[in-house]
Order: sequence, then C-alpha cells, then structure tokens
Amino acid sequence: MSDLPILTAAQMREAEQAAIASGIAEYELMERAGAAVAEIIWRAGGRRDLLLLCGPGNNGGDGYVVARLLRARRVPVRVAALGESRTESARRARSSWGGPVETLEDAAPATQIVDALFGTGLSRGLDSAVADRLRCLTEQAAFSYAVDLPSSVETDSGALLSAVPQFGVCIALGALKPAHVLHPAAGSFKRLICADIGVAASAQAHRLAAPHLEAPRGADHKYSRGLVAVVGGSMAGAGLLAAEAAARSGAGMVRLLGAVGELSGSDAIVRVKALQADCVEAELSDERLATVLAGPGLGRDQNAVGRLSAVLRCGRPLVLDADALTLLGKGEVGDIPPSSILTPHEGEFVRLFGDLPGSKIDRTREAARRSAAVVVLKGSDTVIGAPDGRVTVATGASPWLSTAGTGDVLAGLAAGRLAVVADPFRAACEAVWLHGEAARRARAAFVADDLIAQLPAAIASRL
Ligand SMILES: NC(=O)C1=CN([C@@H]2O[C@H](COP(=O)(O)OP(=O)(O)OC[C@H]3O[C@@H](n4cnc5c(N)ncnc54)[C@H](OP(=O)(O)O)[C@@H]3O)[C@@H](O)[C@H]2O)[C@@H](O)CC1
Ligand SMILES: [K+]
Repeated sequence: MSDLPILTAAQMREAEQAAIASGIAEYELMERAGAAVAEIIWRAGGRRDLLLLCGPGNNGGDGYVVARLLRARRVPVRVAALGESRTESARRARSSWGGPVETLEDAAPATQIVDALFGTGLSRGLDSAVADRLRCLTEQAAFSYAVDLPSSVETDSGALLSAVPQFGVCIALGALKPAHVLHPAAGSFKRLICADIGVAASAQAHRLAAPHLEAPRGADHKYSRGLVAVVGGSMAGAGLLAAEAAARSGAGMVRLLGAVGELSGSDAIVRVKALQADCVEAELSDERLATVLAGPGLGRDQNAVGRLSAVLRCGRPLVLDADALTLLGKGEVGDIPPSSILTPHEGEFVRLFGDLPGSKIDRTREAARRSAAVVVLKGSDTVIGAPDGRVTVATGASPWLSTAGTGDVLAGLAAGRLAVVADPFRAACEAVWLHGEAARRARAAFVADDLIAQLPAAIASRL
C-alpha cells in the first residue's frame, strides 16, 4: 500500500495549474482523466451497456471523454446531462462525443452507471430531484462508478451535502481528496482507485501506508529494545490490556504500575504495586524507561490526578489516553509535555481542544500544532497529526473495532512502538496500522484480547 497524497480542492487546482504552466493543456488533463476512467470501467464491465451522467463543469467533461472512448470500444453508451457544459474543456469534450445527449429525468437505467455530475467544484447539495434520480439510477445498475468523487460529497470535509447513493468504485483523479478518506463520504463507495493523470501532487497529508518494521539486532537486550511503564489505576483491566499490547508491540519489557489488586494475564509483564503518586514518581525515575503510558483505567479521582501529575513531570516520552486526556481537558493537572502522543476519541478531543473549525484533518493538525504533541484522533477514519503539519489518515478500519478495550490496546501499542522507534509520529502511524491489521486478521466479533493475540503476526508481516 502506498502513502498516497491527499489534496484539498484548492491544492488540487494549484497542482493542475502547475501542470498547465509546465506545458500540459487543460484539455489534455481531461483526456488523461477520461482515459484512466474508461480503462478501469472497460476492465470491470467490458461491453455491458452504460449510462454516463454528465454535469456542467469539468467533471462532466471527463464524463464525455469516457463516453467517447468506451463507444470506440463498442460499448453501448448513452449520455444524460444536467444542462449545458459551462467550461471550455467540457464543451470541447462534449462536442468530441458528438452523440445524443438525453436529460437526466428521461434517461432509462443501465447495467453500468457513471456519475460524472460534480467533482471538486461542487458548492452545495444537489436539488432533491437530481439527487433522487442519481440514487434511483445507481441502485438499478449492477456496476456503478463515481468520477473523482461521488456527487454530493464535500471535497475538503467529507460531509454529505445531500443524500449520496452507494457506489461500487470511486476513481480519484490525480490525488486523493479528504472526502476519499474521511467519513461519512468515505463510506459512499466500496472500492477506491487513484488514477495517475500526470499531475505532480506533493502534500502534507497522506493516506496511512503499511509500515516497514525492523527486527531487533543481534546485540539487542530487553532495555535496548525499550522499557515501557504503564501507569494503571482504578480499573485494572484496562491498564492490563494496554500493558499486554505494549508487551506484544516489539518493545523489550513492560512494567505495569498498578493501583488496585492483581489480575491474570501475561507473566512477561512485570507488575509493580504503586498505589500512591509518590510510588509512581519513584518508579518513573528509572533512567532506562523509554516510554510511559497513562490513561487506560487510570480513573478520575484525586489519586488519579496525583498519579497523572507524576507522569507529566517524569520527563520521559509519554502516551496519554482515556482518563488522562479527560483530566488534562479539565485543567486539573499540568500541561501536555511536548512530543507526547495523545490518543483521543472525538469526545476527549473536544474536551481537550474545544470546537476547532475545519475538517477532521484540519482539526487534528491544529490540535497537534497547539499541543506540540502527536495527536491520534480515533474513529472509523483515524487521523494522525504531527506538530510540524504532517498528517496521515487510516482508512478501511474494521467496524468490529467498535468494542470495549480496543482503545486501550491502541494506546499500549503506541507506547510500545514509541519505545522501539523513539519517534512519536512514526510510532503513532505504526501503531494505528498494526491495530487495523490485527483487527483484519481477527476478522469478526473479536474482543480486545483477540487483537493482542494477532499483533505478533501483524508485526511479522511487515518485517
Ligand atoms: N484538478 C485536476 O487536475 C483535474 C480535474 N478534472 C476534473 O475537473 C473536476 C472539477 O471541475 P470543476 O471545477 O469544473 O467542477 P465540477 O465539479 O465539474 O462542477 C462545477 C460546476 O457545477 C456547478 N455546481 C456546483 N454545485 C452544484 C449543484 N449542487 N447543483 C448544480 N450545479 C452545481 C458549478 O456552478 P456554480 O457553483 O458556480 O453555480 C460549476 O458550474 C474534477 O473533479 C475532475 O473531475 C479533470 O478534468 C482534469 C484534471
Ligand atoms: K462525480
């Protein structure tokens, strides 16, 4: 899997303008886009009858190119348009098609449907009659494709501006856009293909790619591979889950500093009784500690406040999750130390950073900048932001992950990977990918413990 760039509509236009300035005509870009889409449809659907829905802008222009190229391959193609073409390139593409153009209302269904109504230029929701017709025709087709974006999705936020049908394939042109990776828009197609049209796209945001991991070297020992401390609290199970995940993350050793009684679990984890904050503080003074995790099962009482304060003072690279984030959001403890990893879900994020404007990508990036920490904003589309502006977005997360304890596993995994690689952004990206891969391997109806059991295989797959 490659770390494909993600560009906003404005960034995509800039990239397009740069390509044009370098000597590629705008119409040539449209021809390339149309050719890429036509090839994908041809391979999937062959000569099955096809209806192209073309809008007034360049997305519609791409559609006319597709129609012409597939007709040349003897596909029975019909075109239905939403009014006249309004750009020069789209008018040229429509006249090169030269065939009949029906209205959207009158167009009969087809086995294959192609939505080339609107792409990055969509500025508002579709009229309800148009949205209904698009839904109806898409539902009746056996194969459905969205050119660049499903019409109705907001490019930069992934919001739905009006109802969107479920497409089979979405073909992103030139680069991914935020709507290809952010929900709810990212849930409006089953498969995403990014077509290269020769527009150089450099971006600070990327789709999360599979990591390249390294095995320990021959001379490594448990401390050189990374010693992790997990500061538990009143809900001992959550701390244990996090510690188990850290222990299977590739780190050398895990200590669980508990506040309540013993639990079963892996004997490889060193349990240390540390009931009061001063005990935690003493344990965290160990120079060999590579990472400290606090939050899972920490609790929110005075004891938790004391324990967390000791963590924030300890001067080690931190991963902060769950109750630690809630306590930080309430302002009851110190500031977030720089270079920490924070793993909030949406509620914790809002408590910590307030109601930031923009897309999930914008909000995560801003939170990372403000806190000088790596922020992992969890969800069906997990966004990872670094203080320097880099962002990656994890797509395709298993819906089965929405079960108790999986967040504790992610936090433990992040702490373990941070102990191994000593780079918070890289560690967070690796942890999110491994978490998703463990879920994919665990398949269905799993619990958090099953994810942990899959971690060694997930890691082995990337060595
Ligand atoms: N970037 C690249 O490198 C390349 C990009 N290419 C392609 O260009 C696409 C972007 O094209 P685009 O800018 O012309 O915008 P597009 O989405 O066709 O629509 C804009 C038109 O729709 C109108 N309109 C908007 N909302 C509406 C609504 N709800 N209901 C009704 N009308 C509405 C809007 O009018 P207005 O908002 O001004 O009223 C305007 O007239 C891009 O997605 C890709 O497919 C490739 O060809 C080549 C390389
Ligand atoms: K479209």
